Amino acid sequence: MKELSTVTKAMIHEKKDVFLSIIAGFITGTAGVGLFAASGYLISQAALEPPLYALIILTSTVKLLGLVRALSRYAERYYSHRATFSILRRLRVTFYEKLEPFAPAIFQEYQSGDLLARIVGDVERLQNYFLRVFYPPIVLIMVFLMTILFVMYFSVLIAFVFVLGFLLTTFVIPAWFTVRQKQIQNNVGEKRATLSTNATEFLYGFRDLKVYQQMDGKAKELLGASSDLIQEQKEEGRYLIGNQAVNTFLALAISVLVLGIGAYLVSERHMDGVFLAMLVMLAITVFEEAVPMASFPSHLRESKRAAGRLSHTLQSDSFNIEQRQFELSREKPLHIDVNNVDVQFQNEHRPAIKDVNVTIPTGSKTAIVGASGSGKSILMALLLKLVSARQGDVLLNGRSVNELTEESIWEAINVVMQENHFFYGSVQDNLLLTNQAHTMSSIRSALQKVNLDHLALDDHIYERGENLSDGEKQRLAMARVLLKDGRTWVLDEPTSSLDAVTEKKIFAHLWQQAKDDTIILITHRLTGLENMDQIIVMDEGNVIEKGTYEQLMAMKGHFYDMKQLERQVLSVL
Ligand SMILES: Nc1ncnc2c1ncn2[C@@H]1O[C@H](COP(=O)(O)OP(=O)(O)OP(=O)(O)O)[C@@H](O)[C@H]1O
Repeated sequence: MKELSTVTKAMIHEKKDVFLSIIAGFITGTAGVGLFAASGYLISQAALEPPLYALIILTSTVKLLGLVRALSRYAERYYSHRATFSILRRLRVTFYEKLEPFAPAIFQEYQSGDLLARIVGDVERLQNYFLRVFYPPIVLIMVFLMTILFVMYFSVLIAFVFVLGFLLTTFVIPAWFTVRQKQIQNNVGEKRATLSTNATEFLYGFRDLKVYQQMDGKAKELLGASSDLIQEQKEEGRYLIGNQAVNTFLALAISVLVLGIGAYLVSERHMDGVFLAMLVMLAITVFEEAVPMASFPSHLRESKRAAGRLSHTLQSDSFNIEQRQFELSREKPLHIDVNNVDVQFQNEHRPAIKDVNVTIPTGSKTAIVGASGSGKSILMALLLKLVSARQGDVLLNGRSVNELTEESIWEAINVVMQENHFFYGSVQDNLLLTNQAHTMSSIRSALQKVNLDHLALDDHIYERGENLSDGEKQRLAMARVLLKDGRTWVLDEPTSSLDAVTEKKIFAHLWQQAKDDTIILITHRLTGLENMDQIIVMDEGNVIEKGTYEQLMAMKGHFYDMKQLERQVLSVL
């Protein structure tokens, strides 16, 4: 049950409402049973023509019990739902606060649709823990105990039948159905995850699917996943209803048995016949209370699985919050060591990068080159803690990234990624994402440095920068990073869509602003690398060459071949 510890803790915070729900539930159950028992007794007594005052007392008791039952049912629903919503709110906040700092690394492990479905669905599913798993059995046991004690006063044998019926309807039958339901619930979980992944892909890829006229195929896949889920849910529902039907049937059978035994006891003069109808009504009502127990095991299992999945997301070693206690200073350019690092993505059979060893000294200028897919961006993502190493370690200023808070890393490093996000808003809003403390003139000067001086600061940028060309997006991203005050620069092909003249101008500003800073530049172009302190050449996830431009050219290895090839291509053009 340790997976349920978080939800149990959240429940303890709501102990007042939990307590009130149990008390109100007990009063409802007892009043309901009492109401029907009193009705049975009233009918029998009425046949014996008792004094009028006795009938008035009995009918008043029945009415009073009906009223108490209605009021306490309302109170039970009110307190139990208030407790549930407060528990869910607490869970959402707790879960979000724990998860939020690790969001990029988590996306390495889970597809976003799957993760979203997990968080939303699993937290929702936990509402059943309190409403259907925790307090109803407590109420049920209390009501049954009360009823059995009451029945014992009239007949121990009938009380024994009640105990037997209680054990069967509450434990034995639900347990039998649980075993059969287990596989179906696994299937439902799988189908739900498939559907949410398909739905996310469909939504994100909507435009491309339209352009490539693949909508119909994808829509069919999505509908297929949806009907698979519906099918499994139907099957799950069938088992649940089956269990409830068996429980209801058993409750009726027990009532008939009580009637039979009662009739025998009355005929043998061991019991007064006036109580017979009351005992039968008692049996019918109290076993009605046990019908919802049919869904208890499946709700318990589902709650455990949901809580387990939620805590699993947080417990992965790479998200170990305890270790992250150190802050990285952004005053000083970083010294970076990558030691024997392997990165392998989930469900991939080969590592994306393997046994990588790289040292990037403070204030040095490093270029990372290599064919597409050779692992350059993964290396950069490692430094930024956007992916985590399966093996080996990355040290920033001598401290493992695992011990550093993500915020301090992201603050210390000025990053331009291959694809940069722009938000709906003005040019100024998008530039000030990095640091709000810039003057208008420094923002304009950043725009000038990247040849975007034709943009006004209040010009509109559409969602995801849709009204900008690829080159403009790259230049805006460069302007944004030029406004950051980190002393380490990680630039992943920041000028790949730009013409050579603009590229040269931007780099001239960059080298001037960052002359003492650590710079890592990922690039496909091999021109302008002569002044780099080191060039790292990657191929198929390995670092295959390292050195200055002269050293690599003298080596006549992979870099030399790439350079020759580039020269040939340029001469043809
Ligand atoms: N999220 C991911 N899941 C699985 N594999 C991935 C993921 N991201 C990258 N890879 C794999 O890792 C390898 C290296 O990718 P990376 O993006 O580092 O290449 P790159 O050298 O930057 O390429 P490019 O120059 O085209 O940007 C590739 O084989 C890629 O398929």
